[in-house]
Amino acid sequence: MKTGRYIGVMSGTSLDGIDVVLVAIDEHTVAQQCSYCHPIPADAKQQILAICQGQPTTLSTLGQLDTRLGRLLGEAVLALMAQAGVQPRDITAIGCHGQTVWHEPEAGYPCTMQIGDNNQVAALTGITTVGDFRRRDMALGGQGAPLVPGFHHALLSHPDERRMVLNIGGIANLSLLLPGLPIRGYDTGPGNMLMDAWIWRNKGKPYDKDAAWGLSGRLHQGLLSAMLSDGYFALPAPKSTGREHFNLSWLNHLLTRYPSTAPEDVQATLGELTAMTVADQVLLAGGCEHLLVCGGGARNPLVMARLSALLPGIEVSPTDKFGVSGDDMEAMAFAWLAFRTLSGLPGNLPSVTGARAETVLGAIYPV
Ligand SMILES: Nc1ncnc2c1ncn2[C@@H]1O[C@H](COP(=O)(O)OP(=O)(O)OP(=O)(O)O)[C@@H](O)[C@H]1O
Ligand SMILES: CC(=O)N[C@H]1[C@@H]2OC[C@@H](O2)[C@@H](O)[C@@H]1O[C@H](C)C(=O)O
Repeated sequence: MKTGRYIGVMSGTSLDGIDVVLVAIDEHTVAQQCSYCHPIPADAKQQILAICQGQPTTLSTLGQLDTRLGRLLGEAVLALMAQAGVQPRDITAIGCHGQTVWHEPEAGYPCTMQIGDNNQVAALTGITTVGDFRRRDMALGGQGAPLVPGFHHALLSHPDERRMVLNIGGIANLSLLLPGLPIRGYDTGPGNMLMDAWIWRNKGKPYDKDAAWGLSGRLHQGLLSAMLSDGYFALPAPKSTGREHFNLSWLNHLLTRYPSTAPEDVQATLGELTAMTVADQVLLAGGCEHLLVCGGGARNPLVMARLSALLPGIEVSPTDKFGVSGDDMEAMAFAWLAFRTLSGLPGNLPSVTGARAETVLGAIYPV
């Protein structure tokens, strides 16, 4: 097994920054040693958002953004290494997810696209880089996402307790770690993404810090019902989604039915949507003892309070309470996936993604 120190890099759907983490991996543990969040320049963020929402672009724009993000991801790794005081020779490999700009697992020719050229990352850092983690699973008929449930299982499962792990990023995804049953996991729908987009549109803020604005609004039951009627929520797993589906146009379209809704009420209703779509899935899967929450949404008091209220008898708590940093979870997962790739171990779970078989994931960019 290729045990050693790895760097994991994740730039998620929220586009709030590039998460980088240094971990030491051996056969049984993944120990976090240092973490860092690298800023994404505002113009790059706008370009990514435009592509993610299907706005017209050119191959030149996409190609240049791929190179620019590759350099940015490499710079993020170098910044973490400076902070941790480590050299390239200390690191076995980087696991770099890249930036998802398109995810269409149900297309005629299913596709998922992560940009941020890993050749740039390897060249800039002098460290072997593993990337392109999703497409081999898709080539075997899987969704290509989510990939973290295996990592959640490795770190947070319990032999006798029913546990579920919820990541509330731009999209929210739930991992079901139930004793005696195969691991399952899927995207429940929007996490923070619509709340972020709505406050950006109305107040020019990137997110609703501590849900201050959402908590000042009231739930709009009609709007919530309209949102909940979206077909995605009732789809059986395996399933995964993204900005291609849940975006500001989706929300604006529903709002045409309720044009006089106060903006803060829309925000409150979006928080409820995130909590309710998760809670429905937790209950549908038979409930659990612990719902462990990671991702930035674990800091949203509106969503967390509503989750607790909708799930009486279930302890809802941050993964930090169970020894794993909720902010670093995804970046750690990609370090772990790189370790599995270099060790020749499968990284996907057919019970999660629906792929025909387990497989080693990713492409290796050696130095
Ligand atoms: N104090 C806070 N109050 C409310 N929301 C918060 C707070 N801190 C972070 N968030 C939310 O968390 C988001 C960032 O979450 P995270 O970093 O998990 O996203 P991500 O990595 O893009 O996720 P993913 O890849 O899972 O979609 C922010 O955009 C914001 O909506
Ligand atoms: C296509 C894509 O990038 N999907 C992300 C996204 O962000 C959260 C959710 O949607 C999840 O399915 C996935 O990321 C995590 C890391 C995963 O693959 O498990």
